[in-house]
Amino acid sequence: MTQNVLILPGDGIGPEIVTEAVKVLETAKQKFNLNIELDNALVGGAAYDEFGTPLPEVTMQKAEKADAILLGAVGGPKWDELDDRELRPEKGLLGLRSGLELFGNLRPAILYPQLADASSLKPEVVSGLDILIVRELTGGIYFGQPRGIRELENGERQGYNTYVYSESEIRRIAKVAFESAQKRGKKLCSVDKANVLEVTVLWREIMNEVAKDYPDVELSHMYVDNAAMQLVRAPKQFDVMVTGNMFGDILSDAAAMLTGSIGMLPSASLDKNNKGMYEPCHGSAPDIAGQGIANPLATILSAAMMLRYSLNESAAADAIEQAVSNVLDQGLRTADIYSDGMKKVSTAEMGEAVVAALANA
Ligand SMILES: NC(=O)c1ccc[n+]([C@@H]2O[C@H](COP(=O)([O-])OP(=O)(O)OC[C@H]3O[C@@H](n4cnc5c(N)ncnc54)[C@H](O)[C@@H]3O)[C@@H](O)[C@H]2O)c1
Ligand SMILES: CC(C)[C@H](C(=O)O)[C@@H](O)C(=O)O
Ligand SMILES: [Mg+2]
Repeated sequence: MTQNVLILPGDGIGPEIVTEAVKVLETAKQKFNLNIELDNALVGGAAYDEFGTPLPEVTMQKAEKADAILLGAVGGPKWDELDDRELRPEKGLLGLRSGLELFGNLRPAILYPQLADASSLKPEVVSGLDILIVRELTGGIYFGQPRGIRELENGERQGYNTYVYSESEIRRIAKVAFESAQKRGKKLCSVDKANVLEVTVLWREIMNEVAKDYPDVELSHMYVDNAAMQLVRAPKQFDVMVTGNMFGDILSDAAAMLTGSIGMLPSASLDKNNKGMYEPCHGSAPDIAGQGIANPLATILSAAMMLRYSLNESAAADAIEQAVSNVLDQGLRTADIYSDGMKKVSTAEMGEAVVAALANA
């Protein structure tokens, strides 16, 4: 049966990095005889410019029908001044996540040994690093109601958001995290702010309750401020971390730098049936867009995750990850992961090198 993959390039460096990931997917398709069909649609600022909305109906319909989605990135200064916040590019991304109920966000931070020099930390602190951040993606303060900016009686304005999680929302992300930990090092650290926020007191309570169903997984709890510090001090103490939407957003960008660059961190956003959207953790990088220097590897690795989690093509996924390792062995580096003695390459050169390594594997 043909599996349909929707490609959403988005904005900024999005189209540049997605072009390379699509080349890699097309190569995998031929090499592994995959029965996949690729389609395209607009999201984010590109969709706003064309349709006046960051998530047009036609994109949502295609996304609903697709077996998996590969997205570049959305947003940029061009749209930051839009008065109606609902029309901003980021709303297109959030609309896809919540509309498709992609609550389980997996963000693996793995240090390729070849990039030990590029990591922000000393080699002995990061060598062998392999962490999985499980981020709740469709709830928490990102989606809680009420929200907005209101006028107070004294005439000044007040901005407000609401941080809420229901028991069922916590339970379902807990299950994703415990099951992930079972398949890995069997250690799960739940990150919260239960010393201050009631919503995370409940989070901690439910984590403890769900833990009873996974006696082989060792559960610990950590406050988010300490977790940020520990990620930078001694990241290898972690195996799987689970946390809410906003803390996960922040901690995953911090974890990215341990792997050498935000351009190395892929992600999967899954619903309860493992249908998913795959995207690099980074944004549209307006500061380097159009220069052909962005690192496409996080997007290429996201395509590998897509083959593994949603399309059941793990041999092709393994081969893409091996091809990425091979190009790093060859000394090829985009500017963000460059170090002395390596060969600096463009976005397209990096993509083509992965294609060649995959084709010759
Ligand atoms: N998933 C997404 O679509 C997503 C994620 C984060 C931010 N954004 C949006 O992107 C825009 C820019 O946000 P930002 O600047 O805070 O974050 P960003 O991740 O776009 O960029 C942060 C820094 O990392 C660098 N960088 C990011 N990706 C890179 C890559 N592949 N290769 C090399 N360097 C890379 C950028 O050049 C920049 O210096 C905003 O509109 C934001 O809302 C979108
Ligand atoms: C662009 C933005 C809405 C998004 C988020 O905050 O989730 C991004 O930072 C991410 O990490 O995917
Ligand atoms: Mg982010």
